[in-house]
Amino acid sequence: MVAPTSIPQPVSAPSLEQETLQSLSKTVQSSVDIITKYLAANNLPEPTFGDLNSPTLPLVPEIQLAKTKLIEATHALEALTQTHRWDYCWKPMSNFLETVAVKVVATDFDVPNAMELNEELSIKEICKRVKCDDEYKLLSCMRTTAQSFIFKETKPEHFVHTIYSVAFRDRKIASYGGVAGEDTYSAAAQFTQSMKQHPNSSRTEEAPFALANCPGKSYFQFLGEHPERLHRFGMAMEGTSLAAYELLKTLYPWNELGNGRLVDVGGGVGHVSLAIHSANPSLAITVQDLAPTIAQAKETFTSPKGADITLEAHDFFEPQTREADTYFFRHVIHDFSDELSVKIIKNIVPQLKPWKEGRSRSEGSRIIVAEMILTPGARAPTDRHTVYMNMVMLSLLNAKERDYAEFQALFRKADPRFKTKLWGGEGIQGNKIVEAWIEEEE
Ligand SMILES: C[S@@+](CC[C@H](N)C(=O)[O-])C[C@H]1O[C@@H](n2cnc3c(N)ncnc32)[C@H](O)[C@@H]1O
Repeated sequence: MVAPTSIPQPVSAPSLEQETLQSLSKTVQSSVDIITKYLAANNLPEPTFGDLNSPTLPLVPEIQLAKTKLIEATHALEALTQTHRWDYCWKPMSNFLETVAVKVVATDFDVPNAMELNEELSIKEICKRVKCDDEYKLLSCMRTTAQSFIFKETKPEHFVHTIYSVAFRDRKIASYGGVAGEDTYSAAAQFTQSMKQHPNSSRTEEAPFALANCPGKSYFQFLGEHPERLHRFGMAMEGTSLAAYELLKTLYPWNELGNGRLVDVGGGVGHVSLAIHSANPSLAITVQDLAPTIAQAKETFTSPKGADITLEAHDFFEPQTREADTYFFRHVIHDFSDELSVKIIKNIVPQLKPWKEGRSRSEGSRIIVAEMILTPGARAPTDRHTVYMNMVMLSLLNAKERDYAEFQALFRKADPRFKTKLWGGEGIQGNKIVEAWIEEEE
């Protein structure tokens, strides 16, 4: 990661191997100083567990850099302060238990909404409210989620809300617990088997998910045939996008697209289009997705007053027929292998009007891809979210996350005339934008 130079830098040792407990604690202190100074200078409150409405930190580069360094340092401190290697080795072998517990507590029994914000409830009362007949298993799951600050056990078998259990009151966020705890979880259990049965396969029909749930069919086909699972998936995509809107709106100069048309290809239920529309209300937007998703979207989607946002069924493995200035893909290319991604891009190429950097964006057209971008070699755990998402993509679809060079290669393979630009490259989040256009000839 290259940090912008104009923002305050926390102190840190040049390499992990040179870190000591003292150097790590200095990184922690200097990062915290940067964060608290910023909050004080901007009259913002410090985050606290003591207030369920405690705001999160602002999304500005200096806080993001300090936060990254702080988490890297505390992660290393934890690894260096063990008294036996097993104590640390045990953690990665047990993370799945938290996934199971979150699914039970938040997704399936919806404990977060059964408990008022200011009450302390016994497990008996919780079970009564959520109609659970297995008190000890729910108690065990709540004690497990509490390890990640999702509820707090105040005295034996009594719980109160925390800032994180409150976050799970949003059913869109809780829905991801179902996708992770059922779809990805069942798939991941077949990971080794898929490597042996179909080594190096990039076919979605041979992915671990297919082996576990629907041999010979892809995850998206499976969802199309299971409306409840499709609905939960759509909700989860909205939930996981909630944290991304603010960044998405600032990563790219949406206003420069003027009043052109943007097609949100594989746009799900239209949630991301709403964020883009709020960044540039003059844009006309067409949300495209597979027919079952568009049918569900039509039941829930509400267009803001005066907005030109329409929904249409389109399979992106067919040639693109909708004329537009921008073809936008968010978290779509990562669902497919290189071979299939190249096919998806090639289907857009005949619609593209050539462009040159420096010209007004209204003079040409483009593909915009919003994805997490891998940063191989980043110090742990900075790239963890993207690295984990790569495992999710492999498990569900034999697909993958990519670094920027891999995106450049994809576009060049689809058409050697493509030029690309990375937006957000100086920042530190995994979510970035790759803009690609056919270079206009001199
Ligand atoms: C991971 S979701 C991303 C949804 C949305 N863009 C977002 O950022 O939350 C991928 C989307 O691609 C859609 N999709 C998968 N295969 C498709 C196809 N062949 N044609 C059109 N859409 C497809 C899925 O239905 C799903 O809505």
